[in-house]
Amino acid sequence: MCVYRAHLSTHCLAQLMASITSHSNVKLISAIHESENGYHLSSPTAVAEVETVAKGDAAVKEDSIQNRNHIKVPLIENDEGLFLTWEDLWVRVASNLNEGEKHSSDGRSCRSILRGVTGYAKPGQLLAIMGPSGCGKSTLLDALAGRLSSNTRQTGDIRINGHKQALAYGTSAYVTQDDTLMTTLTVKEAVHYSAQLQLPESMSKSKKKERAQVTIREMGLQTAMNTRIGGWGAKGLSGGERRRVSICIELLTQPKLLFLDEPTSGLDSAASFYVMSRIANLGHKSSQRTIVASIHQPSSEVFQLFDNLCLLSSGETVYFGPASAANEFFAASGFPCPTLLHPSDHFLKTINNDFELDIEKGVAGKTPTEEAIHTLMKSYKTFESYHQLQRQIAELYKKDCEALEKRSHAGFVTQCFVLTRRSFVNMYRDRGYYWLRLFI
Ligand SMILES: Nc1ncnc2c1ncn2[C@@H]1O[C@H](COP(=O)(O)OP(=O)(O)OP(=O)(O)O)[C@@H](O)[C@H]1O
Repeated sequence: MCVYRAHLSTHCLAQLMASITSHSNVKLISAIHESENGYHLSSPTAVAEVETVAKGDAAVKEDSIQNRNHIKVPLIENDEGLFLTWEDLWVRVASNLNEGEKHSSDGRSCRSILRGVTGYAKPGQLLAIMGPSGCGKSTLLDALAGRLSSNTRQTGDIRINGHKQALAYGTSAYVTQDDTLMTTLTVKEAVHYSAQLQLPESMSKSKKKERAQVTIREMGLQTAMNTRIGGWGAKGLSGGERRRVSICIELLTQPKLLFLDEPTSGLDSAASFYVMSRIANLGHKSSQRTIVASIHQPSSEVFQLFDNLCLLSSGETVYFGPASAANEFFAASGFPCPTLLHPSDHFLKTINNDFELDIEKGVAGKTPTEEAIHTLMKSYKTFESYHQLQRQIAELYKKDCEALEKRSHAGFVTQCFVLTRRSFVNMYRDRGYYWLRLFI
């Protein structure tokens, strides 16, 4: 199976679609273009991806990149996926009085973690949320996933497919920063037990097993299937493999929307790239998943996997738009990336005000970070990506889709049975736990 990605004009796109209908073994998996009036115009900027399952289909792509004419194709091509938008999102937390705090309407002091952020995530795309530590990346993910803690207050508009609706069970998954896996189980067992718990009662055992195996393969874990996860005192999987098992378990329900909080934390650059490319693949494949991931410091290879980038500083948006245009934005705002410095490092260095004094000392005579952030935010309002964002949100609000269908999971009796069995396996294998208890 191959995936081709090409920049096409709209006419070429139409030709490509026509060619595809005559090839049963070729499938268009995405065709994306953002233009002024919501339609593809005659510019070579549409991006099409086709997936082929046999050889000799490159001709389809080659044939279709010839002419550049004019045709109308709706901006929102994929009705299957999940479009997530958020507008003027604020998250406040009650706290003791400190610098920058305000009193809320009920008289208690509060601190703003997110300050009016706006953005969107589309099917088949990977949105990366970046920013210095403590800027609100995890809070944004939590707010979007509806998992904010009880001491926070959220205002703003979050919409799914243009509607204000809660994320139904099975439509989204959240991979947390820490892996919470049973160290005594093998990869296969961990995924299989989770499949039995998460998938509906109506699904047959063999189908659940098949789903588990497909998901294991999807995350590239087939060679480690029979390896114990391992942990303290017993070496098992590598850090990257453990991350992939956590993601694999969350993918069992085939969610349309996937949130990942720091999927590469604690991994070296090679492992980070491997994990991120697997994640990016999940979106770009025919499944057309919407993926939102917060990430600390991506390598240049990882950065290239991002479709869109949301850059936060102290809870405010510094930049939201195509990851490929961020460098141009910084240069246009007066902060060009120095040669030999990776753009993502440059972005984070420019907007990190945690070490304001050091930065002022180190880069004497240059703009202080606070001022740089202010300049970037002001400049962003005049940048094309900002207008594109507004247009996208307006377009997505008009989207008329049915409410999300809630999926079911295993019934109470099945859950009890699976959990008891899993516990026995765990206790039996955990020598300290089992034998020590027996002795006591
Ligand atoms: N429930 C909460 N109660 C109090 N403060 C909170 C709460 N949630 C987040 N914060 C504060 O909000 C700020 C942003 O936190 P958040 O975890 O979103 O940052 P982050 O960008 O994900 O950081 P990191 O990259 O280090 O994980 C932090 O200063 C944190 O202490």
